[in-house]
Amino acid sequence: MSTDEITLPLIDLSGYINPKSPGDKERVIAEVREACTQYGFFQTKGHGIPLSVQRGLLQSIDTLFNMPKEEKRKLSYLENVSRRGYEESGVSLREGDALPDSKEAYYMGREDPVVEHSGFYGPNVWPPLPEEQFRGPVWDYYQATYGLGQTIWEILLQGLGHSTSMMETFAKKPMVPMKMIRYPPLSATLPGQFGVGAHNDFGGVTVLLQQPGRHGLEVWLEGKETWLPVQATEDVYVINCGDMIMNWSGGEYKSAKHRVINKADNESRLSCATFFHGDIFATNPLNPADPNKATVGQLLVKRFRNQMSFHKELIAEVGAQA
Ligand SMILES: O=C(O)CCC(=O)C(=O)O
Ligand SMILES: [Fe+2]
Repeated sequence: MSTDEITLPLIDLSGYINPKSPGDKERVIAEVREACTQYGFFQTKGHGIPLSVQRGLLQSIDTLFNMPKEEKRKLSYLENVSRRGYEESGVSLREGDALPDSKEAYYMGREDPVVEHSGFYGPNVWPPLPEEQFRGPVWDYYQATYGLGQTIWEILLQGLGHSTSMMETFAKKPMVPMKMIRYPPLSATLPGQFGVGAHNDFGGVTVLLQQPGRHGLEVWLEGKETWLPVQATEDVYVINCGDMIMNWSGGEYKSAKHRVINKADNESRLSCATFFHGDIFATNPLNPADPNKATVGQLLVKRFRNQMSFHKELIAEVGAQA
């Protein structure tokens, strides 16, 4: 079979969210388990996020990135203790990549009024745009994907025979960063430069919205040694598992490598990824008997310490190894 005939599974979540008959929930749990075991990725409809909320978010991302460059730079995430705000094109560079990502991004997360745990929690950076053009639609969207991320976690837990009550301790005050992204057209990228270079997501569940029709995401198929292009279809989300889920599930759920190349000559591409990781002090909910008691916070610091320059106090607080 060539990759032309392979597509990611498309799972209708409405059977789980609004079950109509007795077997509906179990069927969805089994489908998600199968997709995550085989690919670590699936696409979904019937997810319950209104189209108007998705469109509102895409419109806000467009408005944000169309602000003048100097205005965007004033919102730099590098100046913010919680690493919220704007990242310009050409900043993200993974080890081994020849060139930095062409994407520009904007980071936000939970809205906690006070900076706590040396910046893990804190307020967002909001651009100077009218409430109805940015903060309103973005916050509505954030809450909707926060809810969807939580639902997927519940499904993944049940897929391994656990109860959803695990979520009470796992997601008391979960880390749920969200990244809004704009990829420049191909004509504005350097030869060999990726929108986002090949990577595995760090942690929990990723809920990804792609601008309809603006393809570009590719997933690495381990067995086939090839990249699978993923369609960007309106109202269809992409869900994937990060490395933390793969390790915590003993490899049952996969974390697949992926990258983005915007092949459109003259059109930029928008997307938005919400990463539902879990409470910073939570340990493995997918295998409560796991002797490894590393917490979400410790794993995060370990993975990002070179990129994020965490404060010493934070490293001490989560008890991560120096
Ligand atoms: O923009 C996309 O389609 C994917 C983005 C992504 O993989 C990420 O932000 O981790
Ligand atoms: Fe990713």
